[in-house]
Amino acid sequence: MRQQLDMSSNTSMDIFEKINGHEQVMFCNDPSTGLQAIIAIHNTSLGPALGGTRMYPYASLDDALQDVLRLSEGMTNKCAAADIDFGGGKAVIIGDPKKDKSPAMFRAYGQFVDSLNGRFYTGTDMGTTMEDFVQASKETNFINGIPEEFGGSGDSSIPTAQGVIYGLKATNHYLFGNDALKGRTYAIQGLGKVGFKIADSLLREGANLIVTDIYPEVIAAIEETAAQYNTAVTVVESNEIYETDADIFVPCAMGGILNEETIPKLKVKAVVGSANNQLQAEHLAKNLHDKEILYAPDYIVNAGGLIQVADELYGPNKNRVLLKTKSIYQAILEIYQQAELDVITTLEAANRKCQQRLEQQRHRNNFFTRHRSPKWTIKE
Ligand SMILES: NC(=O)C1=CN([C@@H]2O[C@H](COP(=O)(O)OP(=O)(O)OC[C@H]3O[C@@H](n4cnc5c(N)ncnc54)[C@H](O)[C@@H]3O)[C@@H](O)[C@H]2O)C=CC1
Ligand SMILES: O=C(O)CCC(=O)C(=O)O
Repeated sequence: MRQQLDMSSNTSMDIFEKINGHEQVMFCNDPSTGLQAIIAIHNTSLGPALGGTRMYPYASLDDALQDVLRLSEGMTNKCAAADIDFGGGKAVIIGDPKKDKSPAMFRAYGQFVDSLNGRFYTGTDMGTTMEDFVQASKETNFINGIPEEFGGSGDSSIPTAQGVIYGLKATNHYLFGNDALKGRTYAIQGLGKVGFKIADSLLREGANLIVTDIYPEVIAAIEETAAQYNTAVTVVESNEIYETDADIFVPCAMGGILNEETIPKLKVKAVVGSANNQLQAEHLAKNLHDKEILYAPDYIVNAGGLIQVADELYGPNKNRVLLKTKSIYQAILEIYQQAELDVITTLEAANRKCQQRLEQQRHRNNFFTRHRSPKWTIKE
């Protein structure tokens, strides 16, 4: 008879409580390169797990674990809502992307990804770049979003930013009766791979921008870009971005930025951004709703990158990616309309949409075992 696991120690109890709802969590440790990473596979009902890898200087292991668990769960919803046959997964590398990275670290990481044998596909996220994954792809095929010259589909932050622009147009349509980006004011938090591209598109369209980032060099770069369009941006400190007099808040950095402290400060009419897990907790969608702030569910509006990397695994096709990314406009509008009709939050409307798809296929995906037979034939 199987021995019962001793759960008397708090640590083991905690860990299984924490990862409850996830299929698998893998801790990766490579002291020779300093790699400490966590890969979380939330749900593979729809297909192998797919999701980027974030590098961030987490204050504690708990913070890193919490982030990766929420991010991977978000990917399950994102795939389900976008009708993509992949599951939810994500990874985090603990460290400062400006100081702690090395090619060797990403090669070591690639080996860990490879050991999952296709259960998890990954590429860039916050703090990681295509170059990092060129290194990782020397060790594994389960990498996406590397440059086209190496056979990848290229920078996934391009379709992510395009998708957010479609989301912004849909939001303007719903709120103001037309799509025009011009003349409205957008407060952008984070000018990285996605945020900078959104800012550039908005400036090109004649929008007004209030921006913040923690790195002075990206602030200088956006000021230079604005000057090229004969305009200027307003720069504010990190914590001032919540109280600006903008029409729409566009979070493009960390998650959890919509919380009990920040929501009361918001003066905007809508929140539409690329950041994953913008709400610190799901119930906060109601706080936004009560303040009549329209919230574009993050996993709907930021699905452009996922659309591109998932497409790559079927053989990349830029037109197909563009068409599907465009459909974010309609998806967002329908969610706003459904929420209004049913008097629920926009997050509830989005969650219902993915639950319906997941419930149709509530079993573990057999993608990995389909073509294999056991090595040993054991007679009963
Ligand atoms: N790269 C992609 O295609 C996708 C990204 N996302 C999400 O979008 C967000 C941004 O991703 P990337 O642009 O790839 O990351 P990135 O690392 O390229 O850029 C993030 C930027 O945010 C800034 N930042 C960090 N903390 C900040 C703070 N407190 N205040 C102001 N700025 C701050 C950083 O300095 C950096 O410039 C993340 O939440 C990511 O998970 C979602 C879908 C796809
Ligand atoms: O954008 C990517 O490269 C993959 C998808 C992803 O990780 C995300 O949507 O957060």
